[in-house]
Amino acid sequence: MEHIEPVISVKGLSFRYRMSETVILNDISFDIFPGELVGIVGASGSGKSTLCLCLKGLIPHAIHGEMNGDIWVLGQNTREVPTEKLAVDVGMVFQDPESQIIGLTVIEDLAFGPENLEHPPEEILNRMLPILDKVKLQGFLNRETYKMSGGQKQRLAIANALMMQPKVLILDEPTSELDPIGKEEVYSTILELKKNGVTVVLVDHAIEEMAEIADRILVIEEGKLKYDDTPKNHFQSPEKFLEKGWLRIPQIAEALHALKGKDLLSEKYVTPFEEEAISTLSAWLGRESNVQFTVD
Ligand SMILES: Nc1ncnc2c1ncn2[C@@H]1O[C@H](COP(=O)(O)OP(=O)(O)OP(=O)(O)O)[C@@H](O)[C@H]1O
Repeated sequence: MEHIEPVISVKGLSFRYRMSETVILNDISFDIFPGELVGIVGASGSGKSTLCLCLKGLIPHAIHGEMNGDIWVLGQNTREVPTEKLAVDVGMVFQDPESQIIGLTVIEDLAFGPENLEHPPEEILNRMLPILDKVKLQGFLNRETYKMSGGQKQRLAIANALMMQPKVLILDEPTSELDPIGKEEVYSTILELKKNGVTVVLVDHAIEEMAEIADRILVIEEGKLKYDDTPKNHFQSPEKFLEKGWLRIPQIAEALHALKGKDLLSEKYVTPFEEEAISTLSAWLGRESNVQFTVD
């Protein structure tokens, strides 16, 4: 079988911020493979953003503390490679898009990074237009950034990261401030990136949307990696999530779980996702005659 090298390899990662007694990340290990879209969920304060800062190499270079274990990104050990060098391959969108927007207009904002690397203006513009398309901000080139909505700013922050043509994109709660439509727009942008081969790490609380597009979801609890599985496997036995107040599972999986608990569905029809789940539910509602279900 062909051996595929991971794009990101985290081995025994632990971290404590300087001036703090608390260990925030505790012996975390996982691999992410080329083109994967990996979601990360966890309660507030469980260490998700800290993990992102480690993957981006800002920890330990710009943010100090005690880091144990190692992270390799595209074969480079983050301890050894300068942040600027890693930044060429690894883009990050931080939780608060405001903090990343530096240009007065969209064009200024998007040109900033490549101009610093002395790319010619025509090349910058050629790169910018398809990216604006991708994040659905066509026609926004001269828009003043302070006049943009929360969703537009979040998509601009993604566009900004894409200007550097990263192989890996880390998104830390990119839909935190958004209404359902804004959320959907950002998620369709993320899916598009995956289709273009970008490896994506996505931290979010929007588990329902995440489950639709992620290849795997990692669950962090108090700095430990508690679960690492496909959305389908996670929600096939959702008990472990239901007992946690902080995590809502997709409604469809929750509904099926409830029906299963009441013995209204036979085991073989309980497949938690999308079409299968919807067809099982519609069968239960009597809208499809060819599927049977168990009732006492
Ligand atoms: N610079 C810092 N110095 C000391 N402690 C910090 C620092 N930054 C974060 N922490 C602490 O580390 C813990 C984990 O924070 P982190 O932001 O990584 O969690 P999170 O899972 O991303 O939370 P949220 O979902 O609320 O964004 C928190 O207790 C936080 O207070």
